[in-house]
Amino acid sequence: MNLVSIIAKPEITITKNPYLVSSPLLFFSNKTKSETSIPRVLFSSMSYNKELAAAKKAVSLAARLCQKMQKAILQSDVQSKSDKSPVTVADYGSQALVSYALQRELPSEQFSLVAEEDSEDLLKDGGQETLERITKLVNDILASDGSYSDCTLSTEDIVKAIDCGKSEGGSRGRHWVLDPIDGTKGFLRGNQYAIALALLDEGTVVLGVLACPNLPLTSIAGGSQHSLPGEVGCLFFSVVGGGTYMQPLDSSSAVKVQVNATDNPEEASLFESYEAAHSMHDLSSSIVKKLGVKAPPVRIDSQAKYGALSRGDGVIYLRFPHKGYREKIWDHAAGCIVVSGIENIRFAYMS
Ligand SMILES: Nc1ncnc2c1ncn2[C@@H]1O[C@H](COP(=O)(O)O)[C@@H](OP(=O)(O)O)[C@H]1O
Ligand SMILES: [Mg+2]
Ligand SMILES: [Mg+2]
Ligand SMILES: [Mg+2]
Repeated sequence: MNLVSIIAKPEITITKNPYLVSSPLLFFSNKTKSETSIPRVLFSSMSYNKELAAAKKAVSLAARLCQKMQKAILQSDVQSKSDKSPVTVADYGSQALVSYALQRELPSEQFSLVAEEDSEDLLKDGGQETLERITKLVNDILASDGSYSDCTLSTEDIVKAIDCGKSEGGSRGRHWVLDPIDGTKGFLRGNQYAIALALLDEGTVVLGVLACPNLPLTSIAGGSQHSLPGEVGCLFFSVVGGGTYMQPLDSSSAVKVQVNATDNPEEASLFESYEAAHSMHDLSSSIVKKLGVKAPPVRIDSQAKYGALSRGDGVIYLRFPHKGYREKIWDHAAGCIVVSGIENIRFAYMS
């Protein structure tokens, strides 16, 4: 068996509601009996050069904001959403920055963004102070970068930029898909998180950029997330048909990545969410048992798992949501193409 990586639900279909609708898939790096080829013939990577440059700039600015905030987060910067999940000033700031930067970088294109956050809670009584803090944070990042120095954003501009993310998407035309901080719980713990941005074209993910500010540049195989200062911060990107690359967040020298080529299931280490409630599933346990995996799992938050999988730090990523939970496209779109975009990778449906 030439097992390389397994991912549950990476096939993104955008519907009126931004949920994933697909059956689980297996990824194999080498030919297997049940392989199917990737339907990437319709799109050329050359068509997305300026979108890729804009996406990389937008997520890099957002990563800078998140790095600054992770060190200085206050209790008052964290709120609870209606589903009890956390949201912070950094989630809002990151979404505002990505939305604003994409529109500035691609002024002639029609802009549609499907993103996780909205301004509803910021506009309620008591939200003004938080909104002002986000506005200052975004302006500080833009000023220190020297980008778009022609304007300082107002609180209204920030609300507008965040709420551009209310697009319903759809299978026609182009839509950006953004998770401004994926793994907010990891972000708050000081652990892994990602800024995840993808582009859908006619319902297909054609481009993905994944900034992982705390991911070491070297392998985390064996579960080690520790590294010396200066060695963390990865930017993964992939354009359909063009392979997957990784570069340090603070440099532009990219290297092509390749998945782990092990064919020994005993060594096939598994990525798991740090949050046990997101990952522990009877089906995962029985697959791992049947494969005879002996390698210890690597437990990290967020789509950093897809980045680490794409460069071979581990071999398997299973994600079977518990009953009643519906996956959202922003939790997988960018990570999905970072793995599926790798050249010579093969797909196989799990039976
Ligand atoms: N019960 C659940 N099952 C699966 N995913 C869940 C979940 N509850 C929340 N999530 C999603 O899991 C994401 C984090 O992924 P991971 O578990 O890989 O770190 C969260 O993204 P946000 O942090 O952007 O809200 C959230 O959308
Ligand atoms: Mg969230
Ligand atoms: Mg998320
Ligand atoms: Mg998020």
